[in-house]
Amino acid sequence: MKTSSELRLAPGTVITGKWNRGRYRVERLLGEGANGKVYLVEHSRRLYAMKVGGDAVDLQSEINVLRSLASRRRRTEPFLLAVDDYVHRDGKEYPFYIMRYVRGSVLHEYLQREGADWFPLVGYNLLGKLAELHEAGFVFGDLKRENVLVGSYGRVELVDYGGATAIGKSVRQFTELYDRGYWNAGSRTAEGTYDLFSFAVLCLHLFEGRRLLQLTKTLLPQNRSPADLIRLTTGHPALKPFAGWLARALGGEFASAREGAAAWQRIMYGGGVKPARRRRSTAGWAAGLFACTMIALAAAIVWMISEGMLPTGLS
Ligand SMILES: Nc1ncnc2c1ncn2[C@@H]1O[C@H](COP(=O)(O)OP(=O)(O)OP(=O)(O)O)[C@@H](O)[C@H]1O
Repeated sequence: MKTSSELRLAPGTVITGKWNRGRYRVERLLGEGANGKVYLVEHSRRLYAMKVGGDAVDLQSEINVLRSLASRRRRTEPFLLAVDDYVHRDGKEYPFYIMRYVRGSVLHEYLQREGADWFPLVGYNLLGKLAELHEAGFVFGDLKRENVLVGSYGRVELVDYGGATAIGKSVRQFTELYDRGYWNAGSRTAEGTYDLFSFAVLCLHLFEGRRLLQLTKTLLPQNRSPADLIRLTTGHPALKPFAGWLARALGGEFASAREGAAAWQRIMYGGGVKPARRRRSTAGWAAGLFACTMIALAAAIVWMISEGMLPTGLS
């Protein structure tokens, strides 16, 4: 097997799986990272995402996690759809897998576009995803803004299971800023509280990014502590209602992500949190205004005709 970094698939390229003979037409590159490249592909007139692995072992461990999740989510459309190898015309082989294409934006872009009102619901949905993963026996490990895609109405999907680790083992892959070891807040053992800590840092990164990054520059490694993070939880109006929740997550106080999600939901419905509303575009407003004007005009014409103020014909 070769690494995918050498492989560039141009739009229009057709990939045929060596084992299952599935044919996938490359539309475009969706993204790339340390573990491989992700392409948008078309198969049987539907769109999917194809990850071509950088390293067969890393890709296999992602596949194992996705398979284990698929066996639990029998009632929903599976995320992992096919696993195969691609043989390039020069004879090199590249492992790949096909997953559901998530039409969405990375978390911070979604909130910038749709507004911070969506944060409580998106946060709740993300906690649900983490709880589901933990209940399947894994922690996500590398939770960060880029690995959370948000689709319509705040639906959340985690992508990049390269850091997912069986509970009890040492977290395989993480990003320093989100790592509780970096903040002297606990070990790198894969347990639910590890992801909840990263989730809390993710919330801070969304709304207090500048102050958070400032801390990483000014504090000496031995002086970093969760208390510094807790101080950031009360500054921004979007975070304020959740300040107590965030402090508990940073302190490792939730027994599970499910418990954390339930506590988050109580805050959402306990008042003080604005419900999410879809932003209407300018075009939407203009169309609405135009329709109202037309209805008013039509009503006026009908009234004038009925009052004999307008001729009804040429007879
Ligand atoms: N199922 C999907 N649907 C839509 N876009 C996706 C999907 N999976 C991945 N992407 C896009 O591709 C990007 C790279 O994917 P991914 O994070 O899995 O690669 P990686 O090599 O593991 O990255 P990293 O270096 O962060 O570990 C993602 O940030 C996302 O924008």
